[in-house]
Amino acid sequence: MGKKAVHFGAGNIGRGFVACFLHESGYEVVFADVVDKVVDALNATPQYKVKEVGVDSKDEKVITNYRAINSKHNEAELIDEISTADVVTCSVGPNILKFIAPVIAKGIDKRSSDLKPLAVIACENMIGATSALAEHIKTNTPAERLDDHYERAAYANSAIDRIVPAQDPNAGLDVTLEKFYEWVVESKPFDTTSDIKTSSKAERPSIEGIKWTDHLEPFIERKLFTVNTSHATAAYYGYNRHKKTVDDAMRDTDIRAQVAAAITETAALIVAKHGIAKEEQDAYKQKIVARISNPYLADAVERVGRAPLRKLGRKERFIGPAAELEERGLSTKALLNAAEMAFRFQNVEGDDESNELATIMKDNTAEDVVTKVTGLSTSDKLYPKVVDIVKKVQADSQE
Ligand SMILES: NC(=O)c1ccc[n+]([C@@H]2O[C@H](COP(=O)([O-])OP(=O)(O)OC[C@H]3O[C@@H](n4cnc5c(N)ncnc54)[C@H](O)[C@@H]3O)[C@@H](O)[C@H]2O)c1
Ligand SMILES: O=P(O)(O)OC[C@@H](O)[C@@H](O)[C@H](O)[C@H](O)CO
Repeated sequence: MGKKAVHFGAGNIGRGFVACFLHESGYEVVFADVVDKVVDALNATPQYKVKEVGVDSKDEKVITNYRAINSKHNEAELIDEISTADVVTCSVGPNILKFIAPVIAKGIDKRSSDLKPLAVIACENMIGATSALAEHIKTNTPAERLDDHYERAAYANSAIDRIVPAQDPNAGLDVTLEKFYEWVVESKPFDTTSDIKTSSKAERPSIEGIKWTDHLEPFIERKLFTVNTSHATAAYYGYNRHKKTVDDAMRDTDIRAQVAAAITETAALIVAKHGIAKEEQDAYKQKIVARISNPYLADAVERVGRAPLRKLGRKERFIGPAAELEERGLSTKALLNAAEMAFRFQNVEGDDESNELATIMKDNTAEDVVTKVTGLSTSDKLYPKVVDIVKKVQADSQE
């Protein structure tokens, strides 16, 4: 039998990156999504294109050998697919992991003991996304089936990096994205000699393009605190200064300088914490600045700034590095300025969290806003500085 992967979330990164790599590695891909329009289009269209637009070159790939299931309406069918799949991946957004967990739990529980454990890899911008998904899956698994659950599933965290902008509504299933990519996955969950409880049948899924590591933290923190910090800084400044796209924002010399300052601060943490050489981090920073300035992507500031409550979270791209830098006595000024821009991303059309942020800002004291939104507590050195920012934004909204 051929190899099969079930991928949750047939959106930008799902169709454009994860499914593309699975397809090129010989997997049949079964998409699971909740939007009928996408599910129906995938089932009615035997192929779609992935169009790479680099700063200096273009390329095109054709994706075939897939099907799609609406996970809201066809749970039984999806459970069967998961019970016989080799891999489950997802790119649904961090807040959706809890909703996809029950069906995955049932699919895993139904697997035959002859099969290798299902490889589960969440592809989200979140530290420990697969571990979070695994917790939700285990909560949805009968208690008496937990002891040997590791015989049926192996969970590997990952860091996934490729800019896939919002797509032209007339593009159908085709996806335009940048040429650069990086997909780093933990190897220990598939290594029978590692310190993780692993089935003797466990094997790394053979997916071309994955970089395997036994120590993911430096990769995910470097990615989130450089790519996503710079991207979000450009987007939030851009939004507040009426720029349409991130590349447009990056052509503004002041915004460009703010982005450079923010990732100079995070670089200090990455170098100190992960022992990455300063020269290597400098080269990485330069590459990221070029990537987010790519004019062919036309990445809307609203997409990159989406979900400000998530992005202002404790482990996220601004507060995460700033809290650690502050504890180390290092500069956090540019990160806090960028966070201020994020607090100003309110009532943006189509973005529920931006409406919720506006309400929270209106109905609470600055201290309560900081606790609710960022998860910082009064014992964090960064806390009073974020309170000052929130007070400033609140005062401006009352004028
Ligand atoms: N776009 C990028 O550049 C990029 C790059 C790296 C990582 N990511 C991460 O990938 C994830 C998805 O981002 P995206 O840009 O592809 O978003 P997207 O909105 O294009 O895709 C998300 C998809 O998930 C589907 N979905 C929502 N709820 C679902 C559910 N309960 N079950 C199944 N499907 C469901 C949506 O219908 C949509 O098709 C996010 O965590 C994001 O941070 C995105
Ligand atoms: O996906 P988010 O909302 O966490 O962040 C928006 C963008 O910064 C993000 O999607 C990037 O394009 C991506 O992380 C690049 O690898």
